[in-house]
Amino acid sequence: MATRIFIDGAAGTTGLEIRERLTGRSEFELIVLDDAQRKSEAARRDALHAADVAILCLPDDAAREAVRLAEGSDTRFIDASTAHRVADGWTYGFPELVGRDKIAGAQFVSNPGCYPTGFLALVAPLVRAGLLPADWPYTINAVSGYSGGGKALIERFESDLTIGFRAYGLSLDHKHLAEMQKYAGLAHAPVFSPSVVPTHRGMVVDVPLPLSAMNALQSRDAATAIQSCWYETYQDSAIVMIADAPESGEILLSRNAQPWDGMHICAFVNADGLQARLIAKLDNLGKGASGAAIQSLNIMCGFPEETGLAL
Ligand SMILES: NC(=O)C1=CN([C@@H]2O[C@H](COP(=O)(O)OP(=O)(O)OC[C@H]3O[C@@H](n4cnc5c(N)ncnc54)[C@H](OP(=O)(O)O)[C@@H]3O)[C@@H](O)[C@H]2O)C=CC1
Ligand SMILES: CC(=O)N[C@@H](CCC(=O)OP(=O)(O)O)C(=O)O
Repeated sequence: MATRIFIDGAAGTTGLEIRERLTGRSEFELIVLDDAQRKSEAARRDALHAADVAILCLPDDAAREAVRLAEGSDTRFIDASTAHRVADGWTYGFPELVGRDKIAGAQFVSNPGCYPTGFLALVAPLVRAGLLPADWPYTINAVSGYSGGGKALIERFESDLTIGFRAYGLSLDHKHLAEMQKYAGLAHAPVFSPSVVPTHRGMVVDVPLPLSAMNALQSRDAATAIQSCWYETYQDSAIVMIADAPESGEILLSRNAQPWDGMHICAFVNADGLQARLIAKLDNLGKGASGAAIQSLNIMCGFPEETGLAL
């Protein structure tokens, strides 16, 4: 019998992409609410109770409400919002870092944020292995395509073609800080500088490391040590890939990038091993959202994790 899936928020940016990735998969049966019903509390309650797995692609408050509406059912959840990422009782849906077995058995899975996906992939294994300190005030420079802000930011960037760059998060309290600190095991929240450029999708997350000041990994072999640790962590993954430094010496985002559920991570270390930059490139709507949700869904339902992903 097919597993019944309800995407709450199916008309939004993340929800639509999840639906596309499920198209043609006969092992799943979608519960769909029409436009008149999709925000009706009663219709959503019924759908949430009827589903085997509910995938929440909603603003945070609506995601919390969905979990309340499903009370009394044994529906399993994958929540794409920020609402439950550091909440008790929820498993963080980052299989490569958390362990596939934990996600396979979980009822409540929270999908990582797009920026944390890049940051954690780069830094968490190195902190865990003791190669980087847990008590360093890390900084993150990141740039995202405008679809990262959902329908509202898409509308803004597509109607105002004068915007060439948008720095934000200037109050230094971005909603992703808590999960970045928690799952990298850090003593302090990182200093996070996110920004948006006029491309629809794609993101680059860049973590500069002044290795000399950090008293960490200072040697000509720093790149090898970083890559060996990453290899240990990601060798079983077809999704997180350790990339060679590009010969061009640059990392580009394309204005017409296609959906992509992989992630490239790359370490750049200077000649004397005193400075490094760790850089992740991913699709905010792929491994940063919809692709990650499908990966967790596959694991929860016993399918190979990359089934249906764009890799
Ligand atoms: N976009 C991205 O790259 C990423 C997004 N996320 C997270 O995923 C979630 C969804 O984001 P995104 O798809 O970008 O956002 P969108 O704004 O594109 O979509 C949200 C959808 O939820 C609907 N909605 C809002 N309130 C309710 C409600 N009470 N009941 C039912 N439906 C409701 C909206 O309806 P309407 O169409 O009428 O506005 C809209 O269709 C957010 O929590 C976001 O932070 C996470 C990682 C990356
Ligand atoms: C460009 C842009 O606005 N991006 C969003 C994050 C997108 C995302 O990851 O959503 P979650 O917060 O649910 O993880 C932001 O910075 O708020």
